[in-house]
Amino acid sequence: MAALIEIDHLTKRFGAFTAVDDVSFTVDRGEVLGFLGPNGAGKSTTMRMLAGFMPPTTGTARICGADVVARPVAAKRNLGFLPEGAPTYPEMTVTGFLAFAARIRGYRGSELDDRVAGAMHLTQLEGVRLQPIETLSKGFKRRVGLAQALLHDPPVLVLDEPTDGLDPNQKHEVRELIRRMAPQKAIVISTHILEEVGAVCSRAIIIARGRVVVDAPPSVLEREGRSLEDVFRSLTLGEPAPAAAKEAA
Ligand SMILES: Nc1ncnc2c1ncn2[C@@H]1O[C@H](COP(=O)(O)OP(=O)(O)OP(=O)(O)O)[C@@H](O)[C@H]1O
Repeated sequence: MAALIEIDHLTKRFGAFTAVDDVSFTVDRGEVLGFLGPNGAGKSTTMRMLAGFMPPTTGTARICGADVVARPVAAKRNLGFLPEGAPTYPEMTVTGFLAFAARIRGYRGSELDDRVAGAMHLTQLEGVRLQPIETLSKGFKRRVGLAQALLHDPPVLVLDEPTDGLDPNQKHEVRELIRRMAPQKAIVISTHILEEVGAVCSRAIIIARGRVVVDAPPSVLEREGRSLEDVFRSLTLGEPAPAAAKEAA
C-alpha cells in the first residue's frame, strides 16, 4: 500500500530564488517525521505545499493517494494542518472558531458539538473556551490551532512547530499527545527543538538551503558519540553526512 504522505520532487521558486529544491520523501502510518533545518531552510514552504496551501513550482504531493493540487478536497479530508503562527479570525471565541471549522468539515448538530468538545479536551482548552482568540496567550493560540487540526481525527497530521510558545508542561502534554496518536497516523512536525526529535520522532529529515541533507532515524544520526545538535550543525553548515545516516537515507 502507498504511504499516507508522498512528496515527489517538490520544488518552489520565488522569482530567481529556490526556496525548496527537489525534495522527495514518503511517510507511512506509524511514523513521526521530524522536519529540521535552520531558519529559512524551506521547512514551512514544504509544509504549506504538502498541505495544499501553496502551489509547487514543480513536483507533486499526495495525501492518502490524493494529489493536493488536482484533488484538494479529497486530500484535505484526510489532513490536519497546523500552520505557523496564530489561527485566523482572532475575534472569534475558541468554541466559536472550532465550531466554525467543524461546520466547514461538514459536521452538524450533536456530532459537531462532540468534535469540538473532543478537540478541546485533547488540547486542554476547556478553561478558555469562551475567550476571544485575540485575548489568549501565544501558547493557548497555538493550542487552538492544534485543536482545529485534530477536529476530524485525520490519518495525516502536518504540524508546523506544534510546541512553539508552549510552557514546559504544555510541551510535555503535546509531545505525549503526538506519541499517543502516532500508531494510527502519519505525522510530520517541524521543530527547532532538537530534544523534541529524540522525544517523539521515529525519523528525522534535515533540510538546508531547500535541499534534504539527511533522512534517518534520530538514533542513527546520534551514533558515533555525536549529539543531534553536533550533527545538525555540521550538516547545515555544509559538512557531508555521516556514513551511517547516508546509508539509512
Ligand atoms: N512568499 C514568499 N516570497 C518570497 N520568498 C519567500 C516566501 N515565502 C518564503 N520565502 C523564502 O523562502 C525561504 C524558506 O522559507 P521558509 O519559511 O520555508 O523557511 P523555514 O525553514 O520554515 O524557516 P524558519 O525556521 O525561520 O521558520 C526563506 O528564504 C524565505 O524568505
